[in-house]
Amino acid sequence: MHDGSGRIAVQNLTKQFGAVTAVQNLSFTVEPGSVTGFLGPNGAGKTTTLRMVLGLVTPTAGLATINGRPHNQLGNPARVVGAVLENEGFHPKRTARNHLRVYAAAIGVPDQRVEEVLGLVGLTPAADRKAGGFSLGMRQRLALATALLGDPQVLVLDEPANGLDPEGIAWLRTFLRSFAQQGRTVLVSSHLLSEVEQTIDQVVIVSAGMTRYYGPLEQLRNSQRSRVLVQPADANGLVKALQEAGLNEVEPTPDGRVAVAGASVQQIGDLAAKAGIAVYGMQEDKADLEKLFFQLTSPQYGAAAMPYGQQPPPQQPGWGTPPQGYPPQPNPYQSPPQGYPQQGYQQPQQPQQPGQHQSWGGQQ
Ligand SMILES: Nc1ncnc2c1ncn2[C@@H]1O[C@H](COP(=O)(O)OP(=O)(O)OP(=O)(O)O)[C@@H](O)[C@H]1O
Repeated sequence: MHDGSGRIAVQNLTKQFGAVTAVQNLSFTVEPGSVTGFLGPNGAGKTTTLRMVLGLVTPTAGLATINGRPHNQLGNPARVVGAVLENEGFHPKRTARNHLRVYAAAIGVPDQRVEEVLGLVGLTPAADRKAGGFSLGMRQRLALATALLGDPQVLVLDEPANGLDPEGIAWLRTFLRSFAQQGRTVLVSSHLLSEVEQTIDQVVIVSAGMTRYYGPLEQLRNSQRSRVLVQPADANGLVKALQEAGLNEVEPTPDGRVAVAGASVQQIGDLAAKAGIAVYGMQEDKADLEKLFFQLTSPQYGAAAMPYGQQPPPQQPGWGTPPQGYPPQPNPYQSPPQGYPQQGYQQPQQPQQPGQHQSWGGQQ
C-alpha cells in the first residue's frame, strides 16, 4: 500500500537512451500543498523525468516514487495521480463528454464525475463537440479533465500552458493554486519561467539532465541583488565618498554614472549630500529572475560569471550537483551582458531526431 502522503520523490534518477544521457542523477522532492515548477530548456530531460515518475519510462538507475511507491505499485494509480503529457491523443470523432465517459469507465468512476470535471475545466458548453475540432487550448483542458477523473491527490503536468491564451493561462494558474491549497500536490513542467512564475512556490531547475537549483522560488528571487545607478556631478568624488562610508560595491559605469550595490537610494542620497556632490538622478536596477534562469541553464554557466548585481543562491539545501567551477565569484564590476541571453537554450547532447516524440501519448 502507498503511504497516502501525496509526496513525489525522485532519487538519483538517471536515464540513458543509447549514447544520450537524458537525465543524470536527478534528485528532488515535491511536497503536497504546493505547486512545484519543473523548469529547464528544451531537451533538458523534463519529459523523460516525468515519464519515469509516471512509470512510462524505466529508469537506467535511481527511483521515482509517488506516495512512497513506484507508479506500478500504486494499486489504482488514476485515484492517486493524474497526468497531462505532451501530445495527448483524443479520438477526433468522439465528443469531449464521450471521451471522458470512456476513461471514467476504464478507471471505475461514475458518469456523474464526467459532468463534474467538465465543469471544473470550463468545458461544459463544448461537451458535445467532437474533440477533433478542438483548439489546442481546449485539448489541454480536455486532457486536464481526463487527469482529474479519478479525483487524484497528485497532478503531474507537462507544459500545460502550451497552446493556452493569456486568459487560459490565468485560469490554469488559479486552478492549480486552488488544487494545491486543498493539500494536494502539483508538479508542472515548463521551459519558460515567466509562464509559471506566478503559479509555483517551489522550483526544480534542470539543464542537460542535471539539477541546477532546487528550492523555494522566493529563495531564488531573494538571492539576487539589485543595484542603484546614480548620476552625480562628480563620479570620482562620489565613489570616494561612498567607499569612505564603507560601501565597497561601487563602480563608475562607462556612461558616467556610478553603480552601487548594497545600499538604498536614500543612503546614497544622504552620503552624496554630506559630501557636497550634486545628484541629478538615481535609478534602481532590479536583477531579473529570468536572466538568472537563463544563466543557470546555459551550458557555459560553469565558466561564466553571474550578471552584475546577482549573487548565486545559497548552495544548500537548494543546489543539486553543480556544474564544475560553480559557484562563480560574483563580479560587482562586470557590466550586464549585452544582448543577454545569448545562449538561452542548450544544445542537446545529441541532435534530436525528427518525430522522436511521436510515440509519446497520454498516461491513461
Ligand atoms: N525515446 C528517446 N530516445 C532517444 N533519446 C531521447 C528519447 N527521449 C528523449 N530523448 C533525448 O533525451 C533528452 C531529454 O529529452 P526530454 O524530452 O526529456 O527533454 P525536455 O526537457 O522535456 O525537452 P522539451 O522541453 O523539448 O520537451 C533529449 O536530448 C532528447 O533528445
